[in-house]
Formats: sequence, structure tokens, C-alpha cells
Amino acid sequence: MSETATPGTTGIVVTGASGRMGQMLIRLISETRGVRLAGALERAGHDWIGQDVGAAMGGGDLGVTVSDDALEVIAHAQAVIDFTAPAASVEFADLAAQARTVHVIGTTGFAPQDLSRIKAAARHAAIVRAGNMSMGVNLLTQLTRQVAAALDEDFDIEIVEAHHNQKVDAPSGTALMLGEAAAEGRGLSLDAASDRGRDGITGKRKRGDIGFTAIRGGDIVGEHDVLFAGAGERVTLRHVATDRAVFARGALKAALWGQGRPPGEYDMLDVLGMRGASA
Ligand SMILES: NC(=O)C1=CN([C@@H]2O[C@H](COP(=O)(O)OP(=O)(O)OC[C@H]3O[C@@H](n4cnc5c(N)ncnc54)[C@H](OP(=O)(O)O)[C@@H]3O)[C@@H](O)[C@H]2O)C=CC1
Ligand SMILES: O=C(O)C1=N[C@H](C(=O)O)C[C@H](O)C1
Repeated sequence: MSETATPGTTGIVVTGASGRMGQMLIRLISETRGVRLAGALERAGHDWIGQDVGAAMGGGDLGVTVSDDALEVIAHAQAVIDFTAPAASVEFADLAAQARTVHVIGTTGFAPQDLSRIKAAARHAAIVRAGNMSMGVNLLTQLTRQVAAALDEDFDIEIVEAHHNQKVDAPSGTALMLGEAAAEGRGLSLDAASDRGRDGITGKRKRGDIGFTAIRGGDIVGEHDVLFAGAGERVTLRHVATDRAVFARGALKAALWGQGRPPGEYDMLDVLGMRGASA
């Protein structure tokens, strides 16, 4: 990482620089005034290490060399934007906490023990984590909470998500956010109510369950339906992402919003000012 700090700009490190979201974020940061790319991280042994990240992406030089030295790179930045994998994100959370750097986590698929580590890291630095950084999905969570509260258990709730064939976790982070919102609206615990992965002789649907279905295929960016199915009528709330830029823009907004915030765990409802707002 050879980049020199420019006064008055927010220096942002992108982890998983070669990934779908990593590259989208690097392009967005390099085109946005008031922010600068302060580092691009990849895992040790990756082909891109030592190359200029712009050139590695197939464009012009951006003046930032891809590094595997996360400690050094994060220590010289004001924010880390991280769309990688759970094992990597918990390590980055520890390093960002040590450096008191804002950590924006878009990674999904965390196990409960990962979330405990992130919670511990948030005692030292601001962490913004959301399974979906888009404005539309965060609005959809509010709508889901409201509709779930308005329609009683005569309406079965089913969450259907569709993603590209490279996605490794299911249900998606967004589907889980929507499930949490529906459960909150109904005054339930999602752990107790969720029905994931029906197969074979499943028996009848249990009243009050929140069902999840995952579709994987082609290059689908991300689609989510929340279905409220009653007798003789259905209500469907739907979000379709057609461009990953919606996630990148949300993550960059979160990185800037986090500057100067006290340590703690935040989400996109905080960033977008939607916390507690009834949709
Ligand atoms: N919250 C949101 O709005 C969104 C969340 N996501 C989530 O972001 C994550 C990444 O998605 P996407 O960009 O499509 O995935 P990609 O597979 O395209 O990119 C992941 C990147 O992370 C790197 N990585 C993975 N594991 C490690 C590790 N242990 N150490 C260091 N680097 C690692 C990968 O490197 P390598 O190739 O070497 O493995 C790769 O560069 C997923 O969890 C996805 O669900 C995605 C879009 C929006
Ligand atoms: O892996 C993806 O691509 C996406 N992951 C997030 C999720 O798990 O919900 C957000 C978005 O849908 C794209």
C-alpha cells in the first residue's frame, strides 16, 4: 500500500478487493469526491497481491497496491468496508477495533459465535453491519414489520429469495433480516418460528411459522419476496436488485456516517435514519 493521505478526505480500505462487491466498491470510491481508497486487501497468496488494484481490475492504475497486511493497512484508514466471508470478517473486526476504525460489514452467513466476536469488537469501534445495504430493502424490512403486525396468523408468512449461482450461504442475509422483522411484527422469536428447508413428508404447515425458500441460478443479483398468504387472498412485498451498486452506495454512506460515532453496533436503519420510523 503506497498511497499517501490527502487531507480532508476519508480514507477507506476495501477487503476482498477482487470480489464482486470489492471491485464495485473500489470503482465507486475512486469516482466519489471526499473519499479516497486507502487500501485494498486480499488474502495471502492471492494473484493480485503486489499489483496496483486498478490495473488488476483491468483498468488504469489507482495508486493503491493490493496487500495482505491487514493490520498495517487498516491502521492508516478511517473506515474498512468488508464484503468477504464470516471467517475473514471476524478477523477484520478485531483489527478495526484495535485501530479504532469504523468497520462496515456487508458479509452474510455468520454463525452465532461470529456475532459474539463482532459484538465484542464493537466495544472499541463503531461497526455497521447489515445483510443488505440498499435503501429499498431497509424500507422493505419496515414494511414487513408493519404488515406482519397488521395481519394475524391466519396469514402465513413465507420469505422467498433468489440469488446467483455463486452464493454460498442460505437463507440470504436479507431473507433473515426480513424474517426478523416479520417475527418482531408478530411478537415472536424468529429462532422459534422459522421453518427452513422443507423436504419429503414434512407434515402440514405449522400455524405461525415463518418459512424460507432459496432459489440459486445464473447471475441473479438479489430478489426477495415476503408473502402473506391468507384464505382467498395474498399480499406480497417484493424487492429486486438489478445492480450491486445499490449495496456499494449504502456501504459507502455507512462508512461516512460512522465517522466520529461512539463504539457500538449499528445497522442501516441507523445510517438511513429509519430506526423506529413506521413505514
Ligand atoms: N450486505 C449486503 O448488502 C451485501 C452482502 N453481500 C455479501 O458479501 C459477501 C461477499 O459477496 P461477493 O462480493 O458476491 O463475494 P465474492 O466471492 O465475489 O467475493 C468475496 C471476496 O472475499 C474474499 N475472501 C473470502 N474469504 C476470505 C478470507 N478468509 N480472507 C480474506 N479474504 C477472503 C474472496 O477472496 P478469494 O477469492 O481469495 O476467496 C473475495 O475476494 C457475501 O457474504 C455476500 O452475501 C453481497 C452483496 C450485498
Ligand atoms: O451474496 C449476494 O450476492 C448478496 N447477499 C446479500 C444477502 O445475503 O442477502 C445481499 C444481496 O441480496 C446480495
